[in-house]
Amino acid sequence: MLHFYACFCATLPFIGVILADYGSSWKEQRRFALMNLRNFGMGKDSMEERIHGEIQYTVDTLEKSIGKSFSPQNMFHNAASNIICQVLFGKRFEYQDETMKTLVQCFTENAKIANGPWAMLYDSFPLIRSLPLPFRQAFKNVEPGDDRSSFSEAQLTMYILDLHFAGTDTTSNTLLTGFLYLMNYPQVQERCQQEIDMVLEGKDQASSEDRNNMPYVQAVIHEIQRVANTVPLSVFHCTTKATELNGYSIPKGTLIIPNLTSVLNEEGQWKFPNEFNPENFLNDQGEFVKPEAFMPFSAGPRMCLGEGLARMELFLFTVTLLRKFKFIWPEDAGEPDFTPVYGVTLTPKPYRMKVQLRVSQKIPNL
Ligand code: HEM
Repeated sequence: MLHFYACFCATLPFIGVILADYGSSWKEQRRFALMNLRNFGMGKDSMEERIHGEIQYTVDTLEKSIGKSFSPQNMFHNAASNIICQVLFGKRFEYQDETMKTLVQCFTENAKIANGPWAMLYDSFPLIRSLPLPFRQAFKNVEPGDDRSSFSEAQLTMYILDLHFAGTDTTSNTLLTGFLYLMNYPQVQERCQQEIDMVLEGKDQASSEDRNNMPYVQAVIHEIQRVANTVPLSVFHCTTKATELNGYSIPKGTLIIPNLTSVLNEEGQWKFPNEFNPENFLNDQGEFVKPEAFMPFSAGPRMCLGEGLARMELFLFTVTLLRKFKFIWPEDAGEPDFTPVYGVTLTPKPYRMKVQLRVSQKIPNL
């Protein structure tokens, strides 16, 4: 079966990193990205400072919304986009910047088109592929230039788009899912806040190292990632040689679709596979444990290149915002709907939130 994804690859051979074929060009580009992301601060204190800088804009947005019911969608997309922009371009963009608005809209649009019903029709009926139907928009959103060598202007452009997309839609949708659950499980929210208050007492701000002293918060963030299931079918790959698996022969070049949804909900791997329950990541002593089946970033040589950055963002955003605000499901919002909108990334259905300043916080300068 030739899938829409594969057609994406066929249109953009060797371009970027996410959809690049496994081979020397991908290896070269992955090494290049990791080296540069490290040089520009991924995994270092300077990255924490950039993340905290961006969180301050989120805090300002929330402070202006105190007591009102508002939609947090753009707020989290913009924040995640700006963090990766600071690595890629050395600057952040105002949330009203037109280029940024267009880019983020293209990302969210493509994340839905690429696994949506039009992509399935594209896969099933080759005759319709050249027709001006909605799937054409996805190709238009990522049109490359002409130069296609491993290090070229077109490659660099696509690379930046890949990192920007991969670093925006994933983290923001995880945060959106997280706050949807935290509002609807107030006892979980409060227990996080107690732990945060205790561990950060007298400190200006959280740092990644505080994770080690916050087993409950760690468990909650991991449980959020498990239920958010942000990249349900990971990224499609091909077998590079003929392979045997559980008695099945898989020829070289077969399209492989990893099913992360299955592993994140697998009966027998989780204490509570079908409910939101941080106990999935706590042992009897209340210590944080990470089961093997936790793989929202996938596994193997192609696993997420931004895991370290994503984990830092999820921790610092969750802790800083929960320390300062109480998140409330608005009275007139009706029953929460946890069913996600399907795409390459899962997105919670649009929802509204309310915030209150917390009174019990002991934060010197925030
Ligand atoms: C919660 C946030 C995130 C999740 C759940 C996530 C998940 C994933 C998954 C499942 C893959 C596919 C791995 C595979 O093909 O086996 C992937 C690939 C990738 N991710 Fe992430 N990701 C996140 C954040 C980020 C961030 C912040 C960046 C930015 C630096 C990033 C950059 C990438 C890149 C470049 C790839 C392609 C790697 C390759 O093919 O070699 N991701 N991610």
